Amino acid sequence: MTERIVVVGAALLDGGRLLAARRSAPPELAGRWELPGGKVEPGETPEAALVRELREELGVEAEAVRRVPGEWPLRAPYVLRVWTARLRAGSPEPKALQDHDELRWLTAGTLWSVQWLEQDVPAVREVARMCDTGTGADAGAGD
Ligand SMILES: Nc1nc2c([nH]c(=O)n2[C@H]2C[C@H](O)[C@@H](COP(=O)(O)OP(=O)(O)OP(=O)(O)O)O2)c(=O)[nH]1
Repeated sequence: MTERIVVVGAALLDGGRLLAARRSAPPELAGRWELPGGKVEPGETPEAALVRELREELGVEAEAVRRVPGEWPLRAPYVLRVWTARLRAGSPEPKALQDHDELRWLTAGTLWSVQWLEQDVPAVREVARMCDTGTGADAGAGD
């Protein structure tokens, strides 16, 4: 039986822009862009993992907003699941503290200007689709 380990990716949205992060390691992934995040630890919810990973990697206080439908295979046994997320009031701005060497806020017009990891492309496409239909993270105002 193969056990799947979930990697949570954060589609961090702010003012209609999506944060992309360029990996600095390992060598086979370095230079390619991804959604920040990481492995969900045993006993941890994906939403809690997202908050923890964004704190470690970017130094921000964030919250998961909504699951992006779908699940994308990574190198076994990992699978990628994505949540939209937003910065909490008063959070510091994201900084590339760990695992990344550059961050970029992308708009609808620049979404495909970075070289996403191939396995992230369908996930990013789904995020874009959700945002287009107004069901992305920015739709959560007032809760
Ligand atoms: N965070 C993240 N990882 C991704 C994405 N796409 C993708 O293939 N991966 C891969 C890269 C890694 O092999 C794995 C996640 O590892 P990671 O290094 O980000 O996670 P982590 O912080 O928990 O890792 P670790 O150092 O504790 O082992 O999933 C993505 O969009 N976001």
